Amino acid sequence: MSLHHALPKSPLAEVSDPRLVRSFSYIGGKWTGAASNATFSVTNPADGAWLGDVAELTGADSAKAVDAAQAAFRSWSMTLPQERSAMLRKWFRLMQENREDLARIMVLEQGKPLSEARGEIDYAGDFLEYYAEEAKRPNIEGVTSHLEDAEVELWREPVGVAALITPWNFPAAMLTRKAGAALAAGCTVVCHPSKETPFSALALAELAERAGIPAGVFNVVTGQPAEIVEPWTKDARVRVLSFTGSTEVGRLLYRQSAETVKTLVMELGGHAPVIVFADAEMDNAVEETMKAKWATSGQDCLGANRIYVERSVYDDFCARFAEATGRLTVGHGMDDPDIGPLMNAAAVAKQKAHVEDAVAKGAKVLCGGAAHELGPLFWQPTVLADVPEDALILREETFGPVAAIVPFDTEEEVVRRANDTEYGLVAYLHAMHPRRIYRVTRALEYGMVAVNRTKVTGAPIPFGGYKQSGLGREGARLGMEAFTEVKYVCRDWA
Ligand SMILES: NC(=O)c1ccc[n+]([C@@H]2O[C@H](COP(=O)([O-])OP(=O)(O)OC[C@H]3O[C@@H](n4cnc5c(N)ncnc54)[C@H](O)[C@@H]3O)[C@@H](O)[C@H]2O)c1
Repeated sequence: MSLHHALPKSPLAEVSDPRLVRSFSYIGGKWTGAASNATFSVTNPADGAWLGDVAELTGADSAKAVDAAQAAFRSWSMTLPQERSAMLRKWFRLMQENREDLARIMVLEQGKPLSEARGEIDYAGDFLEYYAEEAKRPNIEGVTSHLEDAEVELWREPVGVAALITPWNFPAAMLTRKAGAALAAGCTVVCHPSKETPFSALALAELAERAGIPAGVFNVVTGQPAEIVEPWTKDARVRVLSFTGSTEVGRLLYRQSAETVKTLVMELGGHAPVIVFADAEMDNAVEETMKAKWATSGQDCLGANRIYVERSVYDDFCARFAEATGRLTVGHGMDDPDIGPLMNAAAVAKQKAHVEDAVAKGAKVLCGGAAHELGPLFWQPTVLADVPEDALILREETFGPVAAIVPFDTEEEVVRRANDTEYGLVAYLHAMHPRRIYRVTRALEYGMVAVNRTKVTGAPIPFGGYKQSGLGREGARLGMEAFTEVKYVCRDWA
């Protein structure tokens, strides 16, 4: 049953293909409600409008999803690589064909500007297209060695059922990045999308079904995260758990998974530094830092949280950055502004706390600095300068539209300050001198370093962090490793 027929008053009913709007979980190829009939409501963060009620499944239901994925595993893992590839490619094409509907569903539940949502659908589709190609590559690496008379081959085999847990800030791309790699490797999956943004994941399940992905191979379970995910962490049949979200929840899942010794992939928090040296090309540094700060309204694990600028160009950078920020438009995602609403009240409270704390400790507000009149989940794009080292915003992820700018004097000092965090996902560096770029890039304890640019992600590029930003890598061929076991086969021809 689609939400469209059941609840025609939702703004979601306006998408051109109402069958994409699903309110039930997808388990074993069936749209499934909770045994208790429980549901939870999803609302638009821009205006609080009710979007729909979605099935709230329990722990018992989530075990059924693993049953379905386990039952489908043998057959899926033995499917010819070309067939898996064709289904992933069809899923990708269906995403392209339904791009506008998928983007609009995302804007309504997540709040991001329409053009960013369209960009995310393209980015999400890229992973399916990329892994459709990877699925075709042989999983036997020929003779890798000899042991006496035997030839030794390396086989990569799918590990079994994988649990995929995704956040609300990129509700389509985080799912396809994981699912594309897992399905290409021959695993079956159980997915849990964030309660804030289940409709995007359910629309992808509808398209997976249309792409011919067999029942039980791709399952989506909606509901309370702790109730659904904890049983998966304890279930020995779940061989991989791939999580994107906060470091706090990542630590919890790490502990819960210890008993069943499963493979963990964790994409956790970030606290990205931007470092602008005086020799940087200033127009480019400002323009790229604008992108690094304001995309997804600042709710991005790659978002620039700390902007360190060499003192001789500090005033110039601050003036230009604040001026450009002052021109940003704020509004409802469907009106395609630069900045949309935040996801929830806790996110707004964090912006307020970080701004008040920094100001109390001596920071200057160059623009914004308060809630936005548009509604309870809007915050003005804010630029703080002269932010002192002990301010909360320099210590923890802000995850919203507040930028902190800090002057520095030496290369050694700025590298020390940039690395002085538990996180290590991405760092942005703006400089021209090649030796300096080399030295600083080497010294930065980050999984990704962007030099004189912002974009570091894409399907063929490994994504992931150092330290407590995570474990393992997603994207690229490397992103399939967690979903495969290595088996050495010694064949005696004698
Ligand atoms: N490194 C990356 O690739 C990346 C990408 C996007 C977001 N993030 C991080 O995600 C965070 C923001 O997302 P969020 O607020 O949705 O994070 P979150 O940790 O609260 O939630 C992420 C997912 O975990 C689930 N979850 C929440 N509590 C759980 C529990 N007790 N047991 C099991 N599952 C649980 C949620 O339902 C959601 O699906 C930020 O810290 C951000 O940096 C990281």
